Amino acid sequence: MSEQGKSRRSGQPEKSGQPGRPERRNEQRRNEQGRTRNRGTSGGPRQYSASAPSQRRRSADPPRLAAFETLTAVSRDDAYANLVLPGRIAAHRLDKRDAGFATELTYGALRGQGFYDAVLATCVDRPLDQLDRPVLDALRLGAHQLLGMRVPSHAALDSTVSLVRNQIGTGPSGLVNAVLRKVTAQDREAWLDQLAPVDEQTGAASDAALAIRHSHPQWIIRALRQSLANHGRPADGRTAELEALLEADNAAPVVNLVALPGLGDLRPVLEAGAEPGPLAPGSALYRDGDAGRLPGVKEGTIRVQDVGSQLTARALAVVPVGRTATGAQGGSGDADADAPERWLDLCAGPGGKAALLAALAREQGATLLANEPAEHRARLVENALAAVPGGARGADAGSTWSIRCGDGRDLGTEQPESFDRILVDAPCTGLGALRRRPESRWRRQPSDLGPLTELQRQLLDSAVESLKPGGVLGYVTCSPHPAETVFQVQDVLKRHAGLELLDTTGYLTAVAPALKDAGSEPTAPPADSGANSAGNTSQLWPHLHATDAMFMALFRKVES
Ligand SMILES: C[S@@+](CC[C@H](N)C(=O)[O-])C[C@H]1O[C@@H](n2cnc3c(N)ncnc32)[C@H](O)[C@@H]1O
Repeated sequence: MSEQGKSRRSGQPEKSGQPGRPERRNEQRRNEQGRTRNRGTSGGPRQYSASAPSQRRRSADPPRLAAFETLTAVSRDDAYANLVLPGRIAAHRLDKRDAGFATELTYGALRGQGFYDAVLATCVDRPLDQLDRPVLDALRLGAHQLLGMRVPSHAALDSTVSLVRNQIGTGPSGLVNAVLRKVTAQDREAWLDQLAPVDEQTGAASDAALAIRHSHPQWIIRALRQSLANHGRPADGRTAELEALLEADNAAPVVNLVALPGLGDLRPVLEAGAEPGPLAPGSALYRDGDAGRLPGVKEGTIRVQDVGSQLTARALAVVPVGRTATGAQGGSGDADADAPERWLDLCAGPGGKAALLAALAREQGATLLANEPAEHRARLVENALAAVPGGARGADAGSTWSIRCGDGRDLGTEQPESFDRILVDAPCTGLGALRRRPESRWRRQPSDLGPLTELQRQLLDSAVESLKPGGVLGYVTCSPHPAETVFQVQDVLKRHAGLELLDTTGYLTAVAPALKDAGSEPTAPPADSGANSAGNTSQLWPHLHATDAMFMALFRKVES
């Protein structure tokens, strides 16, 4: 945020830059508004008194109101912050700077909830779950401004109390004022030392302390630690690496863009301030605000998509299929050798990978069926694919793309041995995309794993049935959880003897040579580990690759 933005938001006087009278006129006006109490005669920085901050501003400040409305939608309606916030920013007509402030406030308060709740719990005279939800939401916003942003304390207090007074009522504003004053008693580091101490000798922290320090539920910390360990990350650096991963989950991700191959043009996007993406071909990084305004984004030929996702779709498209690849009989190597390849995206909604696959299929003379069971998500897939010519939702199988709205578990029996390439981008816990979905770490529960892994298993079985001999299957999750990744791979190989695990990292590096650079390789269980049959899988990480923690395993069906 600019200095100017800070001073406007904090109520600090803006420097007029004018000598003499105009400065005094401004001061006079501020005095009339009662805003310059306790200002020293020296002309130094203005100090607010500790009393009655709610008197100072009666209306809620629009960026903070947008953040508050988003947090209440998340806690009251189980909404997703990334879907609600843009609408609130538009409704309050926030300019770029205020939109940035609202975004940091919303996402930071949600991500940091574990730490902020631990602080608030020591400052409130009752369990936090006995507070009205909107009051707790406002306290979290106040705590984030005080402990996680460089908003001056008086401005954070004043504006949060005004917001509560304006949106909830005068009574709660008193409570919020009292609690946030207690929060200001210490800075962030002092709170962390009090609530989440580390061993002074070793620097090690318990899981409980890590959970507060890095604001993650403990079960997720344990799962991430196990995943790093399974991937043979150096034992002595494991805690440091775990902390680097937890920190990466808390950093705002840079917007990743992809130009649909053969359709999108990155040049105007680069001219508008984006940088070429270092990992994926045809990709860019955009750090400068609303990517929706960039050329090509509205038309859908330039799309916002995590680089890890881009790479999985591209890797699936380059694996050789058919008899030439395996010597297998049937499939695209036989009678229909000249027929266009048929590709299937079994779990396509909302359509990110499907759009890239459809563009690649169009270039390679193949066709894509995008499947999604939820009608509203099937409509999102249709919107995502609209930029790729030659397809339609109800088009026949010979069109570049078509959409099926149905359960992917039925396709194996409905269309056996029908597809040359299948992507199973399975429903998962999403533990690899915590930086993008700030509320999800608090919503997910360990009990979600059972039903999700069973669904993943059934979808994989269906995909294997639908795959032609010689065909290629890509299994992808945006989770590094062992139960959703390497254990699924081991299980599917046990259930389907005709399936062969391919060198996934080899295909990923074929489309992204920078992954070969030292320190940039995707991770995998080492050959001598208990998970060795998953040794040819690939895991990307936010702290190593600046991508979501995407997992990929590529298989070929060598026989039915
Ligand atoms: C991880 S998301 C896929 C993301 C998508 N591939 C993309 O890149 O935008 C998983 C999708 O699987 C869908 N799904 C859930 N149950 C399914 C089922 N039984 N068959 C097929 N898809 C299913 C969900 O609705 C969700 O849209």
